Amino acid sequence: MTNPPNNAAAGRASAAGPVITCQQLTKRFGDFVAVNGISFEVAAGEIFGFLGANGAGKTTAMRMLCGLLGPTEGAATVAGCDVFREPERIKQHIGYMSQKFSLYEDLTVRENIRFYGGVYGLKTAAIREKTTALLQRLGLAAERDTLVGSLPLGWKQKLAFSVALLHEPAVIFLDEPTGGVDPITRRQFWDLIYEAAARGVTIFITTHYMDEAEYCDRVSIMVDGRIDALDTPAGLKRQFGVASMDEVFLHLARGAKNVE
Ligand SMILES: Nc1ncnc2c1ncn2[C@@H]1O[C@H](COP(=O)(O)OP(=O)(O)OP(=O)(O)O)[C@@H](O)[C@H]1O
Repeated sequence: MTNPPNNAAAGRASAAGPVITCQQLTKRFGDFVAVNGISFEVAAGEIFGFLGANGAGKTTAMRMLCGLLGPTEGAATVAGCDVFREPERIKQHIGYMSQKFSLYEDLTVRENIRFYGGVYGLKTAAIREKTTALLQRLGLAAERDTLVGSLPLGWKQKLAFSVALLHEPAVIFLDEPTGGVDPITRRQFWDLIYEAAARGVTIFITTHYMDEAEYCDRVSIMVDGRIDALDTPAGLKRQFGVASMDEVFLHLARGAKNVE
């Protein structure tokens, strides 16, 4: 597997324009400010890491960008859709996968793909074609009639990721997608991420694994609702004068107040 050069996303940005834009996006719950005026842009095909300690505000920000939670203030667009005015339209252009991914354990691999193809409104012929291609790409053809519940976790994660891309969304939001698997299995999952990014899919990923942070084109780090740092992994390490993303993260998270 080859890691794309960090300037690859910048090149794609100028060609296609940003796929996610966010200006002073804010979410308050009563008096508590969970997301406090965050601003950034993400390019088409960029792999954007969204890091922060527990309680920093990542999930809240991601829910706003997915059109699931109304922002309090600021502005944001995802795939050209306004998060305030067009939250329903956003859902047609995004994929979403979380640690508690949505595959049905008591359906087979093939049935899950067919089910989600139907949910996304794909035609029967397209579902059939995509199922064959997907099973082949994942090396799961022999397991097509196996219940998802009996697959190893790493396979479930790869399948959930591929299913979330069935409708060819512009952006995929990944909320800690690789929890609970070893670094080698995580690395295999990242092969799929790179393939999707190379096809132009924008990847927005939260993770607590610093090896994954290193794989991103750029990484933002949230502290108490704010984005305190945003750069390439190499740029962040340079900025903080440290050798690893672990140290960058610890440096920033140490000062946090809202750690859960
Ligand atoms: N509906 C809500 N009402 C009140 N407070 C909330 C609500 N949702 C989230 N919060 C608070 O907002 C803050 C940010 O939470 P959020 O879940 O976005 O953090 P996070 O960075 O995603 O953390 P984790 O890594 O644990 O998922 C937390 O203090 C949380 O308790």
